[in-house]
Amino acid sequence: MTIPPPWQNLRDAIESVWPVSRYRDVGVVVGCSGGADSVALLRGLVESVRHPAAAAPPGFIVAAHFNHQFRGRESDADADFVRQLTEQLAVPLEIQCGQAAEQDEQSARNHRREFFHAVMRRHGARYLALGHSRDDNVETVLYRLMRGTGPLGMAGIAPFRPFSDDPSGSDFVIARPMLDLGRDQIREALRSIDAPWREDASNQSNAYRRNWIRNELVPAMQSQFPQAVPAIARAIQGQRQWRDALQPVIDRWLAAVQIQEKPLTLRRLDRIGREAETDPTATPLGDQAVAVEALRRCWQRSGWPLRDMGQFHWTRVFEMLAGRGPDAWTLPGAIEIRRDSWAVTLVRRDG
Ligand SMILES: Nc1ncnc2c1ncn2[C@@H]1O[C@H](COP(=O)(O)OP(=O)(O)OP(=O)(O)O)[C@@H](O)[C@H]1O
Repeated sequence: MTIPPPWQNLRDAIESVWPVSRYRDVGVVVGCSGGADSVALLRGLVESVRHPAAAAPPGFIVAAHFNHQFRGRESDADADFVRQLTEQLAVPLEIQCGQAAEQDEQSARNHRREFFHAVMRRHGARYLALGHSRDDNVETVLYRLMRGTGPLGMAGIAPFRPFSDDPSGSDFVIARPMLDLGRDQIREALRSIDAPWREDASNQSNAYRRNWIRNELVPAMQSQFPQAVPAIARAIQGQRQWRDALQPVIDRWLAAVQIQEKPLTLRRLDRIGREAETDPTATPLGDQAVAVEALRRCWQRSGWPLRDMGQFHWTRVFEMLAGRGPDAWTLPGAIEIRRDSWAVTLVRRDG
């Protein structure tokens, strides 16, 4: 049987990012909403592991659907659709229902995440696969840009990253192998194999700012720049390469500067030996761009709000670290920063 080219291209694109050999022995939970992206992902992965050449033991792909019950009967119909799909594909399915009252997007996402985590543990799966597309990545970066972000935020969604909320610290990984595929391309691939999906009507609403980006901003950009999405996606990819190059530099900066995590205590840069200035291979401790990215990582680890931290605040923290400016200051999110003769300490006032 010949495979239609759009579907084959999708399979090849997934395979090139995430070869089946990397996941066939460790187990994958696929988050399937019933939407085109995750339906294509589930179908693609199932076909790949069942390909005779893959020689995979059956049944270690598990689908997981969270029924948020945001949209009453429509939500139940999504769940039914996913149930039928997984029966047809002979893939085990786990479903959990959320609270209809809970309309806040962030807490819904958190609950979904907890559910995924529980399913991964139950089945002993290493990976959680999600169907984010190139368009999702571009929308995410536009969103971050408008809310305020740094160079690392502009690197977009990571194709692979640890499931960092995992309290046991085991090596669960989130995989997003469709980040190079456009939303239209994914739909076309599904159409080419006559595979249905569910259209989420709430994606049409502009109530959420993310939907406004998707439904208004991006089309407006495309009306003047038809290639805007792939162009931005290329910039994101370039930024990701810079980000990857920067990670070890940030690690070394933290190793040299951070004394302890709680309370966050950082050595004063002007008190650290001067070898960094004379050794060209040493980590540039006094480089503001590196320092700010390292500080952002500290903020993330501490669970402090990054949102209201502007360039002005980062520069001031950097100045204080370098032994200049005031001895004490309060940053957004009630983070208090104090400098003594050797170090700078940061504490959140309420905790
Ligand atoms: N309710 C859900 N149950 C299970 N997985 C989900 C659910 N919602 C989202 N996901 C997973 O997270 C990915 C990204 O979610 P998002 O809400 O951004 O999806 P989307 O762009 O609407 O994609 P899709 O077309 O797959 O619904 C989905 O592709 C899917 O893998």
